[in-house]
Amino acid sequence: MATKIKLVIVGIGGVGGYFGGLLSKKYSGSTDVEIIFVARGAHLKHIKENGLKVITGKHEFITRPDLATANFNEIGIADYIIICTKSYDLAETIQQLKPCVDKNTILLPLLNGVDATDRIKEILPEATVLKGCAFIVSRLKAAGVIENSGSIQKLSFGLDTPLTEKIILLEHLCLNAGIAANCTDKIAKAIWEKFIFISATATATSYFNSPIGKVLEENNETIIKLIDEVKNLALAKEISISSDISEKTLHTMKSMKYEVTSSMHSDYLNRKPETEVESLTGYVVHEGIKMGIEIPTFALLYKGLIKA
Ligand SMILES: NC(=O)C1=CN([C@@H]2O[C@H](COP(=O)(O)OP(=O)(O)OC[C@H]3O[C@@H](n4cnc5c(N)ncnc54)[C@H](OP(=O)(O)O)[C@@H]3O)[C@@H](O)[C@H]2O)C=CC1
Ligand SMILES: CC(C)(CO)C(=O)C(=O)O
Repeated sequence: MATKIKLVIVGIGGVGGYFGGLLSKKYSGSTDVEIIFVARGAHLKHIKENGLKVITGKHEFITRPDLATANFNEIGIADYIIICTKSYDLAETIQQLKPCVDKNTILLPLLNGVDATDRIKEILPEATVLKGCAFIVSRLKAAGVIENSGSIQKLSFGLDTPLTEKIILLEHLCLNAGIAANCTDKIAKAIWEKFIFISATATATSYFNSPIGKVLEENNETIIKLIDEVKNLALAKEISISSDISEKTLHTMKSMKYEVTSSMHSDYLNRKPETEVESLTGYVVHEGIKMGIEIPTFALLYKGLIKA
């Protein structure tokens, strides 16, 4: 590893802005870790001119990374790249990242869904690509401003094989920056348990065009069916999930503030040209059909969502 660790965060939105913001606050300007943000448009201009503001409840801070850029050729070979784009931007972003990756680079996708790692490996077969997921409710509020509104801000990442020292070092870097990070050699469980929660939540909030509290009030049965269907898919794939995952997932949903919604629903509300419906809803439908799992509720809501 080069003497100065190069840590790149790509996609400085709700997730990348919060975790990247903490990493930048801790390490930018230091002698041991260089922090690089990859952003674009008015958001990048604002970060370059004024820094990135991160708001959590009554607290806020402004941080300036060592480099903020839209130009991947300016970065050089990175030690770590944390990818925080939406799934529909992933393929193009990974192509752009090629000049920053060699066989020693570790990539950590924090996208919701269970297929990002395989999609990255198809484009970069030589790189070490971890699996990861974020537990946070955070949004890009305005150019240069990230606001996280939930009570949980944590990360899980790792592999399903033994971890190297360099992977464990990433956990230390996060922990030292005040990020509640957990690195494990049994990551499939965490990824799939998050997926059971988010695929049901994103699908239902988007389909019913309602925040989580209202969906639970008015469409509780649909939520229970969605959770069961994606849970059965996980079991068919022989993922070792908790035996009480349905109850745990419902409990997590009920513990969220009434007005919270999924970032996929936010994309529908903001009339974004694309959403994560393929990775969060379509994935369950297509894999369910492939594996002979009954997924009638996902299939019905997916049909409605792709027409929307
Ligand atoms: N927000 C949340 O609370 C949570 C989100 N997630 C998941 O995390 C992932 C990220 O979500 P979120 O942070 O909400 O997304 P955002 O849309 O807030 O942020 C993504 C950012 O990435 C930028 N981006 C995309 N491609 C590139 C590129 N090639 N170069 C530079 N910038 C790029 C986008 O820019 P532009 O706007 O210009 O397109 C945008 O600013 C998603 O998979 C989501 O489902 C997981 C847990 C919680
Ligand atoms: C937890 C939740 C619903 C918070 O925003 C999320 O993961 C998402 O929006 O994708």
